[in-house]
Amino acid sequence: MTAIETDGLTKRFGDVVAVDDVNLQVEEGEVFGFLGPNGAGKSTTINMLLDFARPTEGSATVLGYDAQDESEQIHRRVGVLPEGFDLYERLSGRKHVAFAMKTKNIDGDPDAILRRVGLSDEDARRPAGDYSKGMRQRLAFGMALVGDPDLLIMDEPSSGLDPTGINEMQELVREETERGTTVFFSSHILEHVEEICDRVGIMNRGELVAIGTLDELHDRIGGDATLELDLDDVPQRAVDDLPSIDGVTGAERRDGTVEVRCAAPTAKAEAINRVEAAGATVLDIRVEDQSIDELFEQLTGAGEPASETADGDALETEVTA
Ligand SMILES: Nc1ncnc2c1ncn2[C@@H]1O[C@H](COP(=O)(O)OP(=O)(O)OP(=O)(O)O)[C@@H](O)[C@H]1O
Repeated sequence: MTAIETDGLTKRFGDVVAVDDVNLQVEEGEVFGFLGPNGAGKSTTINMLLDFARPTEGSATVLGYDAQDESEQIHRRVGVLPEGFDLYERLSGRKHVAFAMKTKNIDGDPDAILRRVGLSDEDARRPAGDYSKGMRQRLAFGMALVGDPDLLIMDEPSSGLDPTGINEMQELVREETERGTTVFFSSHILEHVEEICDRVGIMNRGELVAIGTLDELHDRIGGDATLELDLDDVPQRAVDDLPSIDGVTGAERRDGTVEVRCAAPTAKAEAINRVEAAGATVLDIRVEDQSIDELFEQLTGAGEPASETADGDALETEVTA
């Protein structure tokens, strides 16, 4: 069974198309990273999955239940860690979890859940107002785990956490997935999800512009690599000649080094041959693959003004075809 499935899911707020015809499938047991820059439509999608917002068009199922007609069943089996969750400063961690249990009509030991997320019995007795940012996140995570959900939906769980907090959050997610829980979590920072995700979906301006494993996305986008050759001498004619090789998209000379941009892996060997044929001796070779951050920037046009859509549109067609 698919844990989450959307079919043409669309949400408009007046003229703003927050979510635009999104078709998404998340399999059971999967850790799925839902990525995109601010305003991409991630929270709105999540809100529609949980029936906190109604789609303008399209539909969604969660754990096989219709998101609109069977939201009660969904809420019983899904744990949610909302973006910017609120805690009651004066209530203890234990009371928070007890409250979540009561809401879900579940008996159990709040302390056991808090221990599961790394909060001691002593922490459990302290008011949440005294908690550090990481502890607050753990508490919210614990509340989401009440009732042993089959699916955890987390909206920007790593926002505001320091690197240690992010690692801890990733560890908690890993532990839950080992129990078989499906995890769907959003982030605008690729680095926060790439370590633990089986697959990612990338949203941009309301559209799902890419979906797959990070390796698949790399492959589909072509993943340029830069070949850096340290040479004893850099013959200009060799540099000028390199772009004529199939799969080489550019070459540049920097002191004793030539940088060759290769779109095809096979182009690298030919580039080395050509340089040597021009009389240079290759002293050292380095290859830098396109970083995953560059890939993300390419897919989302991160940092570009909202009006510049042309490049993004071209790429969307390419990667979602
Ligand atoms: N209730 C609303 N009324 C009007 N516009 C809205 C509403 N909710 C969201 N939007 C708009 O819809 C678009 C998508 O917003 P959304 O919050 O889903 O993005 P996001 O990817 O979750 O962003 P962030 O990472 O900043 O939380 C944005 O342009 C936002 O301004």
